[in-house]
Amino acid sequence: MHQDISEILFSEEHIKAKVQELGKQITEDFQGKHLLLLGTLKGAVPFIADLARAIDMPLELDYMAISSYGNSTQSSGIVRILKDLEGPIDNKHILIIEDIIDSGLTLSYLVDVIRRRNPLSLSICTLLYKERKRMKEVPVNYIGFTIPDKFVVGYGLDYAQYYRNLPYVGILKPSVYEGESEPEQQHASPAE
Ligand SMILES: O=P(O)(O)OC[C@H]1O[C@H](OP(=O)(O)OP(=O)(O)O)[C@H](O)[C@@H]1O
Ligand code: HPA
Ligand SMILES: [Mg+2]
Repeated sequence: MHQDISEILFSEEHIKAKVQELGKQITEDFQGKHLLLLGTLKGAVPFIADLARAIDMPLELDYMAISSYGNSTQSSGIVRILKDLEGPIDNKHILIIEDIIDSGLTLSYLVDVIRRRNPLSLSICTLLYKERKRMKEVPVNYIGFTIPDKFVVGYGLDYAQYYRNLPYVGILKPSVYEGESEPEQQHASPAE
């Protein structure tokens, strides 16, 4: 285990089994429909790559790069779209693939943007759903795991862009980020 991790919440094998389960359910639910998986860069990359291969039907993949955390463990409150979808979606069923729902700000912003484009339907799938009071509530269709209100990294999730390549999801030791300045204001790298 990486020295900056205090506890592994979900091992590689555990995640793999959950992804297979979600893929099977999504395959059943969207059979015969024109499905587009909308992945949120960067955090959802490992999840969408594995999930797409666990869905046994034709589908499209596209991505939006959305950022609000910067180098912080707290949302800046400002959600920015850094890359948009390639084309119209009014003839498609959209399934948003998120790595985590925390404050709810990213997802509620994204849902507003996508709804205005009139997809045939809009559903949401997240690997992790943090138990906390949310700033914005959005109904979620597929949840991998519910997690405690701790800052987690791995399997795509970062702190200051690091740890995304850990194969498991773990709790980051608070000592790594204690003393961080306000969101978007600092540029510290975590301990190696
Ligand atoms: O519910 P929220 O409090 O809005 O948090 C969830 C969002 O925050 C993270 O994105 P981040 O801004 O860190 O961008 P990244 O995916 O590039 O790391 C994460 O990947 C989710 O998209
Ligand atoms: O707990 C978290 N870890 C990493 N990125 C995040 N973005 C929102 N919450 C988190
Ligand atoms: Mg992030």
